[in-house]
Amino acid sequence: QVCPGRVVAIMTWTGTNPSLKSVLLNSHTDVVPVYQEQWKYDAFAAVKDAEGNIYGRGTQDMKCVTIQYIEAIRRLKAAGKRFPRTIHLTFVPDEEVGGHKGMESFINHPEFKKLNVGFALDEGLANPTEAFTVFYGERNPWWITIRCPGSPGHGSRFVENTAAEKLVSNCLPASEGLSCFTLGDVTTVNMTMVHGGVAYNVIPAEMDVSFDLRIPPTVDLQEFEEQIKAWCAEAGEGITYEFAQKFMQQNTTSTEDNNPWWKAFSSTCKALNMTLEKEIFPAATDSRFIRAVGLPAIGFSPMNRTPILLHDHNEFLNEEVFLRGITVYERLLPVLTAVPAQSGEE
Ligand SMILES: CSCC[C@H](NC=O)C(=O)O
Ligand SMILES: [Zn+2]
Ligand SMILES: [Zn+2]
Repeated sequence: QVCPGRVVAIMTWTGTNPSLKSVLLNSHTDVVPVYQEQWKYDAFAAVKDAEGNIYGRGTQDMKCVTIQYIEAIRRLKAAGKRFPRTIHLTFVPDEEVGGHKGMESFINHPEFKKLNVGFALDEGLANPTEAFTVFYGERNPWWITIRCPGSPGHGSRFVENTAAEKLVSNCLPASEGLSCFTLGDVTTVNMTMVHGGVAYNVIPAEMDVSFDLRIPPTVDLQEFEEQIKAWCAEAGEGITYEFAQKFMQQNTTSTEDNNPWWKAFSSTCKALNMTLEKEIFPAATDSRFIRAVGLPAIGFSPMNRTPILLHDHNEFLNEEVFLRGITVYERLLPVLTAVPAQSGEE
């Protein structure tokens, strides 16, 4: 229990050389809610249609991967295999709501240190093409509320310096699609909440606007916050802001061929004729907490030829893609657990 009522389950397959650093297969157990009326089938019944598409909340995010890890290990164990490095499976809560009572708490817990992790796999995203996407870093989530105070007054009057005019000038939209970038390469800003006002004819003394910002690891975060400050100052007097999420770590995982973990991962995929596309994860997963403590982590969900439907209505995964994913882990695990001892290991 890493927080009251928040449990992390751990399963371990001990290696033949347990003093070596382990391979961590992490998955989160929670899912996001559904709008059932928008679904073709019961979102929690795992209905398979005639094309073999299995519908259900979590089929892509990321129960598919959880089951693939377990099934791959079951097959390897049934075949009598043993590998040098230990494998730990962790099942963590609360990823969908930010991971603070899940992986973020677990990563600082003595039980995590005891796992002696050397390399981690966690979720990625589907790829609609033949290729598979792998994620070596993530954008930083910043959730910010900007408070705009203003002069109150009667709704029938010309009032200067109102909260609403500041709110509007803070929100002037500027967006441009640049096709040479992936989503993980650019900063996005979405206005997600607006609060304020008490009556039609009362000019409010304050209005608030909230934004979901996602910032790639290449952006200087200090500079970016200065920019936010400057925008607030420009928009009018007395504007303040407050963060509800402000992740500041920008570690990425090496995808150079001289990195033994990446080499093991990528060479196995190559042997399986899989094309990999390396990207920065556009949203936030538990991998960011793993990378923040300096450990390498790759975000990977073996779902090619699949539209990205996580958090969407009618989330599905085709059974062929799902089953092939098991064999991908069956091939990956023997190689990752046989990465030779690095300096600093026994
Ligand atoms: C800021 S923590 C939020 C984490 C959440 N993760 C999955 O969707 C996300 O919105 O990316
Ligand atoms: Zn997820
Ligand atoms: Zn999710």
